[in-house]
This record gives sequence, structure tokens and C-alpha cells, in this order.
Amino acid sequence: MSEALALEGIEKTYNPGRANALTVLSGASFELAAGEVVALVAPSGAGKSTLLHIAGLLDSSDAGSVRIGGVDYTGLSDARRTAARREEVGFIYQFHHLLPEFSAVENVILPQLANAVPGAEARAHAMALMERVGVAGRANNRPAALSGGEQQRVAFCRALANKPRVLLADEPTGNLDPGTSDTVFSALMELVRETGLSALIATHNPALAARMDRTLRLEAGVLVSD
Ligand SMILES: Nc1ncnc2c1ncn2[C@@H]1O[C@H](COP(=O)(O)OP(=O)(O)OP(=O)(O)O)[C@@H](O)[C@H]1O
Repeated sequence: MSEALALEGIEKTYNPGRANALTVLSGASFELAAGEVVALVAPSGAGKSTLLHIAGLLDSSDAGSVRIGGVDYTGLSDARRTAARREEVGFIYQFHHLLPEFSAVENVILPQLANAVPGAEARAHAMALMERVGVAGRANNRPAALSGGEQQRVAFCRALANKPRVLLADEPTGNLDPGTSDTVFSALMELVRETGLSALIATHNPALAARMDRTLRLEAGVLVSD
């Protein structure tokens, strides 16, 4: 199976050399195969968000390497890393972070325009994604007019709009009540499976973790496979 994402020996210390220095990652390594969906589980504050930000090239590590699609981005220019982030990675956060002044469908179209997809094609793709997760009927509403579950479904569509190689999600349904979380998570999993996407999904919820292919635990700065 080919590799979608690989971390090797990732180290990260906040405030290095200071009295409040905090080592969060101390040699974290793992590989995500193409099409694999992996749960990332750890106690609060253990460093899940830090790890996801480094894996998605939003933050740099102090040591170690990040490969996406076989390309090692360690030490590459900010321009290369920014382009890879836009083309290869989709992010979903606990809160939707949709742009409030744009409609739901426009939020899904915008990242495609940044990748030079023609407008009509971007709109058709956005509507197809929104149809698949049951929010096409809300396409022309602004995020504030949508329910929490609908907002998060639109955020899934936005993350998948550029057909990324890797999806990174940080508690993607953590902000929703348990019932809504379950149905919205099912919609996400269907979308991920249909598109054959590789995903690393942080969750505190053991029932959601059990629905993924395997679980990685972040313990004392390293990743341990269950
Ligand atoms: N920019 C920063 N500067 C200093 N310390 C930070 C910074 N970002 C995170 N930390 C600290 O690093 C540790 C790991 O944070 P991180 O957000 O990665 O944890 P997490 O596992 O995602 O937590 P949670 O599950 O609560 O979201 C925490 O103790 C946090 O306070």
C-alpha cells in the first residue's frame, strides 16, 4: 500500500531554553497508508493539535521530517509548504471556521478558486459534495443561519473541495451534542470512504475511534499503535 503521510522522529518544544519550556513531542513517528483512516487519541493537552499542525505543514517541528505523498517537506521554502498545504491537505477543526460573510456554497467554492479551478466547475463540485452530506438545500444561506451540525458538514465539504491527499481533523464533531455528533461523523466517514481519502482524525470519543481502521495513541510525546 502506498504511503500518504509519514512523520519521522518529530520533536517539538514550546518556549525552548526558557523556564516555561514544554516538550510536547519527543520523537513521534507514524505512517498513514493511502486510503487509511486512523484515530488519534490522547488526553487533553498531550499534543494532538500540535501534531496535526505539524503534519499539515501549518507549524514546523524542531527535528524530524514530514512526508506527504512521498515528498519530504522538511526545510523546503515557505512557498512550497504553503502550496502543498493548499493542494495536498484538508483540515477540519472542532469549530467550523466558515467565513461568515459568504454563503455555505461560496465557502466550499473559495478554496477551489485559490487552486485555479474555473468558477462553474468549482460550484458544481461544491454542490455535489454538499448533496452527499445533506446540506445542498442550505447552500445559499450564510453559516450563521445553519445549525451546528449543518455548519460542520459544510466545513467537511470545504476541507474536501480540493481533493486533498490527506485529511487532518481535530475533534471534528467535538462541538456537537452526542446524537448530532454521531450522524455528522457518519456523513464524514461516508465521504472519506467514497473518495478513498487518507485521514488522521483526533477524537476523545472511543465509539468514534472504534469506527476507524486503527488507533494511534499519543503518550509522553511519542505515537503508539494500538
Ligand atoms: N503556542 C504555544 N506556546 C506554548 N505552549 C503551547 C502552545 N501551543 C500549545 N501549547 C501547550 O502544549 C501542550 C499541547 O497542546 P495541544 O493543543 O497540542 O494539545 P491537545 O492534545 O490538542 O489538547 P486538547 O485535547 O485539549 O485540544 C499544552 O500543554 C498546551 O498548553
